[in-house]
Amino acid sequence: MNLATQLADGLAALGVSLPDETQARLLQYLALIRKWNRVHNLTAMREPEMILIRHLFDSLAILPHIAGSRIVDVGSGAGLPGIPLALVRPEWQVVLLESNHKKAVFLQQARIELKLNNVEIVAERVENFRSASGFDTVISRAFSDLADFVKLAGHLAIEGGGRLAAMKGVYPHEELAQLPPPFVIENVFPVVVPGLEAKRHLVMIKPGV
Ligand SMILES: C[S@@+](CC[C@H](N)C(=O)[O-])C[C@H]1O[C@@H](n2cnc3c(N)ncnc32)[C@H](O)[C@@H]1O
Repeated sequence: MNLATQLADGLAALGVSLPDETQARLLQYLALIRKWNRVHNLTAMREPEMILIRHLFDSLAILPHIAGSRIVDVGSGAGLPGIPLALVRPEWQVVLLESNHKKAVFLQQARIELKLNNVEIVAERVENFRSASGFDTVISRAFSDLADFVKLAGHLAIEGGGRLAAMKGVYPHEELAQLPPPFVIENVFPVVVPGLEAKRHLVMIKPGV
């Protein structure tokens, strides 16, 4: 099965309906990751099918739980989950926050090549970043444990009256128990990623202030 068919099947399994043009841009993003990976070491994944499932589908599987329209992806790396989300939700404004210079350069290039007019790249550490309006959703994947996530990025949700959303693997019992006040767990959603057996969860955190 070719990659375009695998993408279409995965999107159907996720219940996400996208124009052909957007599907083509998702594949273009995948190709960009593979091209830049040779020099920038963006991901350990090399096989296109693995990037499709473990990065693109993994990012899009959380869509039903994410409230727009102002999103910040903390420690975005190669743009995950921020770029897939921005591609399929062009009406959202997505900030990709990444402190590593090389990765931020990749993100700028991806923004230009994919014509992501709804994306802004901020090459800064999250703890130093302030935004005038704050965010509806402050999201992270493979960034830190929950306690550090709220310590470093919690202000961005407080400022915007929003939520933090942490993408996790197995149900994170210990991390949940260590969440410091004033933050409270609002929900832990199990997430099913097409083609992936491994467990995934999305932890929604509310600033209790
Ligand atoms: C393990 S990577 C995960 C990247 C991406 N979210 C993913 O799921 O593939 C964590 C990223 O967070 C970035 N990072 C670490 N500390 C940061 C900070 N304080 N502020 C912003 N980015 C940070 C790193 O440079 C790295 O790219």
